[in-house]
Amino acid sequence: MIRTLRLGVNIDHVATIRNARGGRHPDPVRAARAAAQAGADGITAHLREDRRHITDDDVERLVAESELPLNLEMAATAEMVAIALRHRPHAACIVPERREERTTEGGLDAAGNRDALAPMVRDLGAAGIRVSLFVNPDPIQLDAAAELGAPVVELHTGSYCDAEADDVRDHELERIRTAAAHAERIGLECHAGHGLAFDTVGRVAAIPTIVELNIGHFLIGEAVFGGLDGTIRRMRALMDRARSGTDDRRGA
Ligand SMILES: CC(=O)[C@@H](O)[C@H](O)COP(=O)(O)O
Ligand SMILES: NCC(=O)COP(=O)(O)O
Repeated sequence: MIRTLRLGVNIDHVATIRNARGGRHPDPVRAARAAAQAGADGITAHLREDRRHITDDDVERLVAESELPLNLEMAATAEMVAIALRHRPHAACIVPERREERTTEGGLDAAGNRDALAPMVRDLGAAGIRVSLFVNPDPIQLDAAAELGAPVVELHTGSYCDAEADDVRDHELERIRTAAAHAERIGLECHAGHGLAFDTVGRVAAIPTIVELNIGHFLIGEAVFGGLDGTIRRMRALMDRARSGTDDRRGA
């Protein structure tokens, strides 16, 4: 059975460009509308504790105005849980966050933080918010996510995308494949994301138990050259080709 593979467009770095001058352009809500027109299935936005890009106002307007469901990425803090409960996005993805990091560096340690995460997962789920945990492709973390009651995990694809040597990239991809199969076995919906680009998306999209890819930084950067609509459509086409098995590089 070939499962549908959804594309979630992360619009964080539209806000990065806007915030560079402190104005209102470009507007992440307009980017969300454009993503919908280009065939995206959802919008992802990371409200960081330091608000370096997405702001509280962006979240409020995205929930109110975006025609696509919002996947709110958030740190595991009481502040972020309260914000999520106030805005009620379609989904919330709990991600690790360090103020000094340039971007997300690793996956959430679900196995090592069960006591803190359990009430957050419970309260978000009770509010009708689909909860996912952003974790490294590690079966131990997947088991912990399932025990916490999270229905979804998002596998961190950064090590695969950042690998320079072919053997390292192949090893990291195998970790993702193994984790995606494990997720299926234990009843977790499996997503993936971080660092995906035109040259890396195909082999991840070809993994049949992954049902959603969240992609942002590369899309926004590439849109500088090819426009957001065309860039999203090309990413969508690469995903569909790999998923259908017609991409001869997918197994490379
Ligand atoms: C969790 C993840 O990999 C990204 O969705 C996250 O948003 C990266 O953070 P920045 O967007 O701030 O780079
Ligand atoms: N969770 C991954 C995401 O939303 C986008 O990550 P990136 O493509 O901006 O690295």
